[in-house]
Amino acid sequence: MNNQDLKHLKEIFVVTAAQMRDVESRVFAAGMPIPALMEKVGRLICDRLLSMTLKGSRVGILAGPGHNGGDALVVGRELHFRGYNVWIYQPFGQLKELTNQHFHYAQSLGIPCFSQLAELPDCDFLIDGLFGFGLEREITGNIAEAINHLNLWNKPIFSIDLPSGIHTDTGAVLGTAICASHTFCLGLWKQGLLQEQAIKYAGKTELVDFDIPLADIQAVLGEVPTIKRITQSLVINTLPLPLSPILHKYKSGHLLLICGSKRYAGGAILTGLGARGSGIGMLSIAVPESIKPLLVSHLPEALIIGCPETNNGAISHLQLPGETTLNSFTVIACGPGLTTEVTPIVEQVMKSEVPLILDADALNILAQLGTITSLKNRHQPTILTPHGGEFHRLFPEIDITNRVKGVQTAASQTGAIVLLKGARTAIANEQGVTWVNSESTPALARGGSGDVLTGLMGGILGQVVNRQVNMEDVVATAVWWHSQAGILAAKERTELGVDAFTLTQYLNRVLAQIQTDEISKWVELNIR
Ligand SMILES: NC(=O)C1=CN([C@@H]2O[C@H](COP(=O)(O)OP(=O)(O)OC[C@H]3O[C@@H](n4cnc5c(N)ncnc54)[C@H](O)[C@@H]3O)[C@@H](O)[C@H]2O)[C@@H](O)CC1
Ligand SMILES: [K+]
Repeated sequence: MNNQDLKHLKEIFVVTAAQMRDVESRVFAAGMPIPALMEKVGRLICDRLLSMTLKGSRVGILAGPGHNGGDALVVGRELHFRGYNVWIYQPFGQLKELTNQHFHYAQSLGIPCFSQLAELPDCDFLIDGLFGFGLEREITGNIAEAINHLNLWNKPIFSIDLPSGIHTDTGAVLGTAICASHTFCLGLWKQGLLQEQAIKYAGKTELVDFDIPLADIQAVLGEVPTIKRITQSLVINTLPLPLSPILHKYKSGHLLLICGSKRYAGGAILTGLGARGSGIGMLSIAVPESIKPLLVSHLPEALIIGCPETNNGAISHLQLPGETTLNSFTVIACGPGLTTEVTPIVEQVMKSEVPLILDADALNILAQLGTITSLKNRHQPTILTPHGGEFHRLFPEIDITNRVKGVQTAASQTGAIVLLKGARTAIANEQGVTWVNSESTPALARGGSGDVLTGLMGGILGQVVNRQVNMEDVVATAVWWHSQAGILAAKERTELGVDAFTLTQYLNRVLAQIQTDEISKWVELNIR
């Protein structure tokens, strides 16, 4: 594996504090000296800082008692030698030996050190090395006060490994926490940084790779890790590209969307446009008869199936054309805009023998039915895509403070692939294999964005279902594609300019943006 591929692979792994300790112990046991690693890490961070456009030359180093503090002191020393005015705030009576050595050396160089925050001069930016993955209890007393005070300074704070105060695994705030503008996560992604509660503390996050051997990572996390961060390199082989040169439209999947009502016609349009963005070969959309003309005008390429409707304009029962049955389709996605009147339809699709995505109102109906564990009887995969509220209705007993654990429990109870939407969408399968999406944008927190995701996911699934792919990878691919479209749209139009319709117009642009070398890689891997 070349260096670039290895770097990509490392972006996928996610560790807890205990796992990181195990990985490090292996590296140290193999002979890497601890001081040498600290030096290396400190210099990597320093180089990264110098490559950024930093405003001002006055730097405050916040040094804690452990090796996180040691890392910060190395960074401070290096910035001092590069002409920055460095000041150190170090309020602890006792330091770990190595950290203590760096502290004394910094003092010997004449770098001013302070134990009281009030003495620390005004700085242009701060380096936070108070606590890393060794934080084990609530921060209290003068340290907590100092952190709260520093957060009010409104200066850029660069946190090393984690914002001090954030729990490495759960992302919870232990007492109080540094509000970083940027976090340099060291070596491997810490699980806490992928939890929603940490988002507002971590700022912009990036991984600083310090060359941990893959063998040591895999010895602790397994060859295929249980928790994966969704990255471009993880999803690239699941995208429906390249198309086979001898493709026939019926070989490219036939997706059935069951969605919409007189009241929520827009939901059906957006789901259809999301599916269109996936490039699906054949698209059928079952809607109430009265909104059929509307759907035809927006999606002329789709086969719109007008169904009999209730007095309120919801589908009363499915009326598929001719000999067609639910099992004639490659995939079914059901839910957006249906209203909660359509219980028999949800019961009917659950009996189908094809992969099934249940979203929105289909989930609410499933919650009302109280038969969620019956999903285990399905012979084909089921994908549930709730947001927080829908998840709570479906699984009232499952706590989602730790969202990773929450989806894992839900998936194991139902046998379904469960996708919990949010700023850090998490996906798990029955075996507990979990994906977390760490690149997204608040621009997607907008009505209709979920409908687009459902259509897109159905469309991808329809095209790749006959390939040797894991269903869960397809779900992760849809989430990645959807959020990248949101990011791209927000970049060009601001976060306020990403309405759900606009989002659908950016789906294809995400693919077009992927580098040419990636496309040639697909060709190599996917020629069928
Ligand atoms: N050995 C090395 O050179 C490397 C060090 N790294 C750095 O080392 C860090 C982990 O180092 P440590 O294990 O020393 O842990 P930390 O530096 O995160 O902090 C642990 C220290 O803080 C104390 N502490 C914990 N909770 C406290 C609380 N609430 N209030 C007051 N004191 C508290 C502990 O007693 C201990 O002394 C990583 O986060 C990273 O920054 C690695 O990432 C890279 C390799
Ligand atoms: K830190």
